[in-house]
Order: sequence, then structure tokens, then C-alpha cells
Amino acid sequence: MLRVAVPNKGTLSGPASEMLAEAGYRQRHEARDLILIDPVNEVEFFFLRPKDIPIYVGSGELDLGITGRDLALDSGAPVEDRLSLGFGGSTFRYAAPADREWTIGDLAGKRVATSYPRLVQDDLAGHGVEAEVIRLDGAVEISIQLGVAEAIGDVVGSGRTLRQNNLVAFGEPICQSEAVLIQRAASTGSDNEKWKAQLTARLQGVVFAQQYMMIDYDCPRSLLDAAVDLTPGLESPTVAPLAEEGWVAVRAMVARKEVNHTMDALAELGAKAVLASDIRSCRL
Ligand SMILES: Nc1ncnc2c1ncn2[C@@H]1O[C@H](COP(=O)(O)OP(=O)(O)OP(=O)(O)O)[C@@H](O)[C@H]1O
Ligand SMILES: O=P(O)(O)OC[C@H]1O[C@H](OP(=O)(O)OP(=O)(O)O)[C@H](O)[C@@H]1O
Ligand SMILES: [Mg+2]
Repeated sequence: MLRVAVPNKGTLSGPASEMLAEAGYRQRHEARDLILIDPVNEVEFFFLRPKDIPIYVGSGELDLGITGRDLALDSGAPVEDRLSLGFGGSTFRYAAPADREWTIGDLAGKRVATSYPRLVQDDLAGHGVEAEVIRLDGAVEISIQLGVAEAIGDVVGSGRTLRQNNLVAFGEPICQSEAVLIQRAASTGSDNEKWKAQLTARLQGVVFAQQYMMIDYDCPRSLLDAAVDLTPGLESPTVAPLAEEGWVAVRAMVARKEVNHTMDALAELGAKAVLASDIRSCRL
């Protein structure tokens, strides 16, 4: 059986389980369950803290795991990304009180509070800055007003928490993160590779399906070249004759974020019955 780690709590937990369910795997119904066996797909799922997942996967105890790229980096465990999953996006940044301008060099000799001490320590060392890293478990944004640090290193999503606490981000982002499927470093091709590749391909199918939509439309054959320029598809579009002389039906995948723009352009060109539909999963 393949042994796979899934976040049991936090931001990544819900979307990770939903993506696995969409890919055809059994998922838990009870939020306290820690182990779940999917006998049909021969996978055993372990529901663990996302911070701990790189440790289990890096040790080789578990074959694959879903966690954040920032958490994997911070763990220092020997793991590598196998697949980016397209959810849980965030930026890891330094921030400090908004009443003055900051550079990373200004952190020298200061205290920097964070829940990601290795990530921050490594980044400071990379900049040649010596600062004291204060390890906290959460609510890091309040640590400055409570007097334990002069700056922080933390996850920024919408930026709302920084603004609420009158902090500004500064310096280059330390890390652009999202949820990733990880495996032990240099383990492609080892035990279970066939099953790891299968789970990866199924998740990849869902990731692609979420990034694309299927467009169908009818158009006069005389406009086909121009229409195909608008919807080239991944390989090339499917074109089929319609019962009505001189008309064709066209079907192509379009990036989800471009779909409305493409539909407008097709309608303007003279296409009719332009439909966009969701794709549940695919293999490209
Ligand atoms: N707005 C966000 N806040 C926190 N983490 C986020 C956010 N957006 C994405 N993430 C990602 O979620 C992961 C952190 O998940 P984790 O479960 O450790 O913390 P959490 O979601 O803040 O939950 P909690 O703090 O309640 O334990 C990181 O990979 C982080 O980049
Ligand atoms: O940019 P934003 O959209 O405001 O999100 C970022 C904030 O969300 C997370 O905190 P969380 O709510 O998980 O609390 P925690 O600090 O206790 O982990 C994170 O640690 C930041 O504080
Ligand atoms: Mg948190």
C-alpha cells in the first residue's frame, strides 16, 4: 500500500482532502480520524500536522505528502516537490512597524519573531545579516507591540493581518508558497514508483482540470481559421461538420482565467452557441 500524508488541520486541510476526493480517493468524514484506508486504490492516508509532514516523508516512513512549500523548506527535511497543487498560495515576508522604512540590512542586531525559524535564519544568513530569531507558534503579528521583537517573518495571504497591526512588508519575499505534493529527495524511481506516479497523475489531472475549461461553439467554415487562432487548444481543436451546410462545431480547452475574454472574441467574430463547461479531471 502507498502511504500518503494529508494535512489534518489548518488552511491546507480542506482543499487537500477535496482534491484527493476529486481524484477518486476515499477521504475521511470525521475530522478527528488520523488514518484512513482506501482499499480500492490501495492507499493508506495519514492525517498529520502540515508542519510535521516533511519529517515523515523525509524519513521515508511515508511515500508522499501534501504540505506547504514554505513548511517543507522550513523543516530542513530531505524532501522535494513532486507536483504543485495550485491552492494554499501565500508569500513569506519580513514585516515591521509602518512608521519608518525598512531594509533587510536594518535587521542586523534586531529580534525577528517567526513560526518558521529555519526559513528566516537561512534567509538572514544568505543576506549576511546577524539577528536574533524568536520562535513563536502563531499570532506573530502581535509580538512587536508586546515587545519581544522589532520585526517579524510570516505568511502573508491577503495582507489584512499586517494592515490591522499597522505593519508593512519589506525586502524581497523569502518564499512564494503554495500546496505541494512532496516526496523524499532523490526517490523517483525507487520502491512504489508506479503507485506514486499514478497518484501524482491523478492529482495532476485535477489541477489541470481546475485551470482549464472546455469551450464548444458553432461557426461558419469561412471563419474557422480566425476562430482556431482564438482557441488553439492544447494540441489543436476538435472540428466536426454540422448538419447545416457550411458550418462546423469546434471544441477546445481554454485557460479558465481567459475564458470570458475568449467567449467575447468568438461571439464578436460570428460564432454561435458558445458554451463553456467545467472539466472534472483529465490526462494530457
Ligand atoms: N492566509 C494564510 N494563513 C496561513 N497559512 C496560509 C495562508 N494561506 C496559505 N497558507 C499556507 O498554509 C500553510 C500553513 O498551514 P498551517 O496549518 O500550519 O497553519 P494555519 O493554516 O495558519 O493553521 P493554524 O495556524 O490554525 O494551525 C502554509 O503552507 C502557508 O503558506
Ligand atoms: O494576510 P492574511 O490574509 O491576513 O493572512 C495571513 C495571516 O494568517 C495566518 O494566521 P492564522 O490566522 O493562521 O493565525 P496564526 O498566526 O495563529 O497561525 C498567518 O500566520 C498570518 O498571520
Ligand atoms: Mg496559522
